[in-house]
Amino acid sequence: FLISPQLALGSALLNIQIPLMLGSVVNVVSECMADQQQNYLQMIVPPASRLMAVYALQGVLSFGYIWLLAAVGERMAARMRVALFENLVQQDMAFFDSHMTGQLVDRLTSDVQDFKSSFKLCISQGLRSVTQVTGCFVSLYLISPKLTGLLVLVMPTVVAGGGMIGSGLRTLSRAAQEQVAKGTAVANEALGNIRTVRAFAMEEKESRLYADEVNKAGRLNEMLGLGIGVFQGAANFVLNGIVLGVLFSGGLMLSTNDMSAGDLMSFLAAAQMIQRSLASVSILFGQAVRGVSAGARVLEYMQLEPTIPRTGGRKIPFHSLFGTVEFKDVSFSYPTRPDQQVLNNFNLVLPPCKVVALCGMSGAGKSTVAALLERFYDVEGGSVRLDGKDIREMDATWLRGRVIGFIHQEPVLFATSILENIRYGKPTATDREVYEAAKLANADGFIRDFPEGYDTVVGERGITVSGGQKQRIAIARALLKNPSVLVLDEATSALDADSERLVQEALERVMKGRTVLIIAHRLSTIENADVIVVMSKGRVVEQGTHSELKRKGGMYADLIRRQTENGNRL
Ligand SMILES: Nc1ncnc2c1ncn2[C@@H]1O[C@H](COP(=O)(O)OP(=O)(O)OP(=O)(O)O)[C@@H](O)[C@H]1O
Repeated sequence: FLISPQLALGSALLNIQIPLMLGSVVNVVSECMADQQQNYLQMIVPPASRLMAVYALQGVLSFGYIWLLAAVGERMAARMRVALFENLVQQDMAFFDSHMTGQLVDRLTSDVQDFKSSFKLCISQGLRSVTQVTGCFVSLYLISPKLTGLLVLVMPTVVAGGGMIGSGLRTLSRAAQEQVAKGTAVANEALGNIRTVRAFAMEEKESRLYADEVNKAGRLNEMLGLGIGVFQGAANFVLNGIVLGVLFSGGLMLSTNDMSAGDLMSFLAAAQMIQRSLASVSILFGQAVRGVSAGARVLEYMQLEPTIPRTGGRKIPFHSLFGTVEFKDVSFSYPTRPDQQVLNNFNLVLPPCKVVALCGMSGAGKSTVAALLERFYDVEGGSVRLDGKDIREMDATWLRGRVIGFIHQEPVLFATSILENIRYGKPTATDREVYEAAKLANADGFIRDFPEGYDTVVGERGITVSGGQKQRIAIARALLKNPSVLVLDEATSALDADSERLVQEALERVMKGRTVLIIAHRLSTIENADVIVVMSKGRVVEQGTHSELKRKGGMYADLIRRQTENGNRL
């Protein structure tokens, strides 16, 4: 009715007409038989052709609403997916820390699909059933108000029983859908990290893990099937009982001459239509249960609000932006592990246009400092300030998109052309700007050596380009963005000497004139930093230049000694 009131009303009217017309045809037949009339054809043609016309109209209406429904269903699913995706990508990092990618993808795909299929089926069949049941009830009422009243009394009990069973099955259906999502997450993780799986010969283990999750989902779905089966069986039994009751009462009225044979025929047709409609509703029930719980799962994530709003808040005009960053008495623990204090009264100043390198043992909290600067998380105590202003008062999109650049030296490339991968740093950049950035990043030469040059599509994770090439593409991307503050998360794996030189050269170019924070994993690369900060257990324990700290003979000197002993890595 909501999709097309005209179609719904038309359908309902036809369903009132059909049993009545059928009855009038039968009345003509029985009259002719009783009177042995010869003009049978003459009498039967008008009511029979009216009935045929109504059937034809019913066919046209069926076509109309099935077509309409397909269009509405597809558009609705597409809109749901887009709205859900838009909301998901805006969520806090903490949300992604606690949700597996596969589970999120499952909501975007399977849940929306389940909802759409149920919606289409329930509306198409359900609409037909509702209009049929309504129409037939009206025609039953026209024939025998008393009997119809009796039916109306029985119905609420049947509907209430169905509703109670339905809510139990919905809980089961939700559990089954969540379990399916867990299976998807396992598959997603294993396939996404297939190199690691292969390198450790873990194919069987991953298959077992996947089988466990899928089998659990299978068992839950089996239980759901059992529940739906019991419901349908019971519903059929009750509905057949009701039809039998109607037949019995109609038969009684015929025997007492309270009803004609045609009326009985109308009665029978209407009662059977009601029975068939309600039986098909009970079959739809299982699908509806799945659809409602899938819809609820989609809605849950559509309504999530990130705690760090992406937009709103102040922006500093670029001509007055110095790029001084200050961490002031910062304390922080990750939302997923609130009991573990990662930063503890952490204080650090990044002066404009200077290079500050953070070093320390693994787990000291270096990457966390960078994550807080990007405002991936909000601090618990203290503040992070840009040019003296708390970044929580600033527009997060402006901060991340324009002010702060991040170069992961094991960067992720998207499965698109190199040109588009670089343009990711500034979507409005012209091709020429992209080429210039690539030149400065020492990337132009190797890119042009590819047969398709800048249009070369890199694999899902950029596996067709080498580690060093990937890094230079990432540097070009950052150059294009032209950020005031640059965070370099240093590569954990060493490159060969030639590649390292090219990357280092490119990095020096990109660092010029910006506030730079280097998260150092290898001390050899930060000797020239303006300030080296040594962290331990979420605090700054030493800071100074390379020679000052080395002379001091404290933790930095100790780290250098350890690194020499362990090879090149902390
Ligand atoms: N997303 C996260 N959720 C929960 N805990 C985290 C998360 N990221 C890091 N941690 C924890 O916070 C602590 C600091 O981690 P961090 O990555 O900042 O250290 P790091 O000094 O950069 O280490 P590394 O040199 O090994 O990269 C560690 O104990 C780590 O387990």
